[in-house]
Amino acid sequence: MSSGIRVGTRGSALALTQTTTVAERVAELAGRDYELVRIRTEGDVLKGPLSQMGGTGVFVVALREALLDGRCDLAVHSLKDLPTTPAPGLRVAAVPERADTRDALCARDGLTLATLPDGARVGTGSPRRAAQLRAARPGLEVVDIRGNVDTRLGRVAGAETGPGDLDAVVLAAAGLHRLGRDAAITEYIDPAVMLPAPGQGALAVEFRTGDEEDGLRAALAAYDHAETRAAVTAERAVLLRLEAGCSAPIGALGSVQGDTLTLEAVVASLDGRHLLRRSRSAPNEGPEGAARLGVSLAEELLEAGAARIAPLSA
Ligand SMILES: NCc1[nH]cc(CCC(=O)O)c1CC(=O)O
Repeated sequence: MSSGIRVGTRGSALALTQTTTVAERVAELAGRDYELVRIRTEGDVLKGPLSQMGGTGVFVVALREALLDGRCDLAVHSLKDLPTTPAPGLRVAAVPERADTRDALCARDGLTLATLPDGARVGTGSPRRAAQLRAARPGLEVVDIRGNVDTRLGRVAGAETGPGDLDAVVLAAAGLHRLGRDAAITEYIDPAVMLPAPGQGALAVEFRTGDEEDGLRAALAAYDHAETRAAVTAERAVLLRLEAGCSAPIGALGSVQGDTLTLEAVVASLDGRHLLRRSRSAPNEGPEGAARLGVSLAEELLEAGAARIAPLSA
C-alpha cells in the first residue's frame, strides 16, 4: 500500500471517526488507498482546565508538525480547534459540508434549559457556553469540566458509567452525532439562545502548500463545500478581527440562503450579564467577501464596546 494517502489524526474516538469519514471520501475521489497516522497532541496529554492551557492550538500543533515534516500527507482537524493564524507552508485545502452547528444539552430525565430547576449543575469547559447559559438561565450553577465526549456524558446523573454528579452537560451536536450518542441529547439549543463557536460542526483538511501532487489537490478541491467555506470564513474573520483567543466568550454562525450570506455573532461577559449580539448580511461572493463581512461585523461589535465587556485575548 505504498501509494496510500497518509492521513494524520488525533487518537480520540471523535477524531478517529471524523478522520475516517474524510479519508474514505478523499481516497475515493483520488482513486487511491489511505492509512491513518495517529498523532498525540498537547491537548490530549495535558490535564487541567482547557481554558488555562498554553493558548491556541493545543490540539493542532503536533498534527501540523507531522504534516510539515512529511509523516503524513493530510491532516484532519475540527475546524473550531484550528487557530485563525495560518501555519506557514500549510493551507486548508478542503472544508467538507458541515454537520449540525448547534450546541446540545444532555440532561438527566429529559430536562431542557426551560425545565432544569434553579441550582441545577450544568457542566461545560467553554467560557462561550458558560456565558450564554448564565444569560439564558441565571439560576443555573455552571461547573467547569473537561475530558472527551464519553467522560463528559458520564458526569450526567443516570449515565451508565461515570460519576453522574451533574444535572446536565453541553456538547456540540455534531460530535455527538458522529459518535452515535444522539440518544443523550435532550435539547438542541436554539442558536437564538446560544451561538456556536466559529467553525463548530465543520472539519478542515490541511495540506502542504508546496505539494504539486495533482491527484490529491484535485480531490481536495472537489471535496471542498463552497457554502460551508463561506460561512466558516466569515465566522473566523470575526475572531481574527477581534484578535480573540480560543477561550474568548465569542460565538458566530454564518449561513447561506440563496445568494445571501448572513452572519450572526455574540460577544459575552463571562458572568452572562452582558451579551452583545449583532447580525449582518451580504451577497455571497466567495471567501474574500465572506471575510469582509466577518471583519465589518467585528468592527461593529468593537464600536459597541466588545473589548470592554469581554476578555477578548483569553
Ligand atoms: N473542543 C473540542 C471539540 N472540538 C470539536 C468538537 C465537536 C465537533 C465539532 O464541533 O465539530 C469538540 C467537542 C465539543 O465541543 O463538544
